Amino acid sequence: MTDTAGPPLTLALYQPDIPQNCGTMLRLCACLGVEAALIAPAGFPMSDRAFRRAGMDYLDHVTLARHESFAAFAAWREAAGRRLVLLSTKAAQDYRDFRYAPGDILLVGRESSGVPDAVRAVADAGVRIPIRPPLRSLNVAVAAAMVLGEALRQIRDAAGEGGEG
Ligand SMILES: C[S@@+](CC[C@H](N)C(=O)[O-])C[C@H]1O[C@@H](n2cnc3c(N)ncnc32)[C@H](O)[C@@H]1O
Repeated sequence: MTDTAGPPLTLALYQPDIPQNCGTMLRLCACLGVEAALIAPAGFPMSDRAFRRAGMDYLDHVTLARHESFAAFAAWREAAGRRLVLLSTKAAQDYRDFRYAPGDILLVGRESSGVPDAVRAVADAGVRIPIRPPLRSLNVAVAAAMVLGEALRQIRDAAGEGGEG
């Protein structure tokens, strides 16, 4: 369930390192009606069983796809014809200036090293949340929440679903 028309957004996690961040983002997806994609390898076991053992009680409420490699993920998204929007501290475009659309896939990098250049090269767009120098980056789950919030707001406004009530 989302409050936007059209296919849902997807939040894709590139080789996540830290299980707590992954859990936070899966919970975010569950609550916002956004699909999740996990791109292996991760720094922790990604099975349903492992998530449940770690107390991830939102698992039943999130649509979750696991991809064994970035190549597998790239093939899946190409077949689906969906745009890939990379969240990156190195992107030129301010995340508030990008026009998001239903079905977009928002990709976050791994906590330790972001994404390699080969992944950056196949993204359709890159967006950056401006932060104060000399600080380097936000927590990945915080960055995901900010950009998802903006994307959902834009899509809702474009569908004319805003207003009071
Ligand atoms: C902790 S950061 C990675 C830092 C890593 N050293 C790097 O150079 O990319 C993890 C992920 O969070 C997201 N992120 C963090 N801060 C961001 C920002 N200011 N703008 C856009 N994405 C951000 C990106 O997807 C990034 O790959």
